[in-house]
Amino acid sequence: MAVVGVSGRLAGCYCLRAVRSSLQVPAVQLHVSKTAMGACQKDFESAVNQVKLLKKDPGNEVKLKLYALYKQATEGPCNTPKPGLFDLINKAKWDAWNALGNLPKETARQNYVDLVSGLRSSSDSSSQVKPEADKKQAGYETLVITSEDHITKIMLNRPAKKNALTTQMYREIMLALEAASKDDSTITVFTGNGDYYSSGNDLTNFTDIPPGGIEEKAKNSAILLRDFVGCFIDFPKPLVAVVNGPAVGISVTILGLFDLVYASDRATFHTPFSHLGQTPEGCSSYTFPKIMGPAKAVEMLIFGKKLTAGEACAQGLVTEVFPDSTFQKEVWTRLKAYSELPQNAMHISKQIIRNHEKEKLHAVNAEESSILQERWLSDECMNAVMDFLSRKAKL
Ligand SMILES: CCCCCC/C=C/C(=O)SCCNC(=O)CCNC(=O)[C@H](O)C(C)(C)COP(=O)(O)OP(=O)(O)OC[C@H]1O[C@@H](n2cnc3c(N)ncnc32)[C@H](O)[C@@H]1OP(=O)(O)O
Repeated sequence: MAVVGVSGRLAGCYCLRAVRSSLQVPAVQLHVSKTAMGACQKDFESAVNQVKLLKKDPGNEVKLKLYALYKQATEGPCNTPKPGLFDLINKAKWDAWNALGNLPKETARQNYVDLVSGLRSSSDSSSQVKPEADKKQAGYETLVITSEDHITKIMLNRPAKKNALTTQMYREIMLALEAASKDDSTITVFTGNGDYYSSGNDLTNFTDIPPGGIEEKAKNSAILLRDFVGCFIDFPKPLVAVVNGPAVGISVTILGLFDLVYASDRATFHTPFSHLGQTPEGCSSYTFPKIMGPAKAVEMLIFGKKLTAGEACAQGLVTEVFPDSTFQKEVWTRLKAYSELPQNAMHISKQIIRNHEKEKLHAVNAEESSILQERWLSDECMNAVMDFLSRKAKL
């Protein structure tokens, strides 16, 4: 929320170019005051020092965020009179601080620490030209994450299993989205490694039963699902799906929460929920009828009709389809151009569009997750999963 507010104010400051040269990091006066108390005080102090050592100028927008979070963390909500209209620099700073509203000091400290940590890693990684393999972010086992040309790419990386989503993968995706929301990229892209985009939920997730039994499993899965989808609802930057091949289940439904969906003409879109004794998720019970009209949504979500990329495009789920032979080249050229657009304008536009719907989407997500919690315990669902597993075992 804090970042949302900061960006919003910045957009109103149309004289940023004048501000640019004056907002050097040291001028932001980063001295730790004794009022910054609490659990992460040490981290905060260390972050304040690290800012001075950044190798790369983080840019005005980030400097204003740092300034605002520092003031909020040390002094609390904005408590000084608004500078005059022509005092451009102080007004931009005041706006940034004031936009944080009543954000608690502890949260501001934590946000400051997180922001600096993101800056440090991006500054470290951009300090020299690295070979392709080195651009990969460490710490993920099921994803390959790269940041380049202001684009963070999150690639599902279980090609041998058609990028089926394991519990670990859901968690890593949530972490990756959290990191991407704070890094210096302008847009975030999802894609799959190999011939599939994703075959949806890994059906073997259902075989890992905790000591509390299948009820506990269903409950935990419903919480994970709700949190996972919630990250997509709240994601603040333009989110793009580069659908390189067939997509199944949750990897299709979640597309309704993306801002752009580019598909190879090899891609297909399949939501066989009834076949699996399951029901729609990813807010698709709400987004699909809105996107394609109720009749077409029913064909997909209830009767499991598989769409070609062309059909999905005609129905509004896909933005544009490209021939597979030129897919990667055309899409990445397009995305690189988009990523150069002014970051604040794009992010604020996304917020305006999404904010009308956010509350509704969270309510739909909660309802879909709780219905699925029951469905997973049904004979219909258990039999369908057993069928898949026994077919797999016979192969
Ligand atoms: C926190 C929980 C949230 C849950 C949210 C609810 C989500 C719901 C959904 O996503 S429902 C959709 C579930 N997905 C499916 O039903 C697809 C199942 N898979 C298939 O039908 C096929 O594998 C295929 C059509 C995707 C691909 O077929 P084919 O080209 O013939 O390849 P293989 O079947 O040989 O697949 C290769 C390899 O991958 C394994 N695999 C593929 N998809 C899944 C999957 N979804 N779950 C588990 N495993 C999958 C497949 O078994 C093969 O493994 P093997 O080599 O035999 O070990």
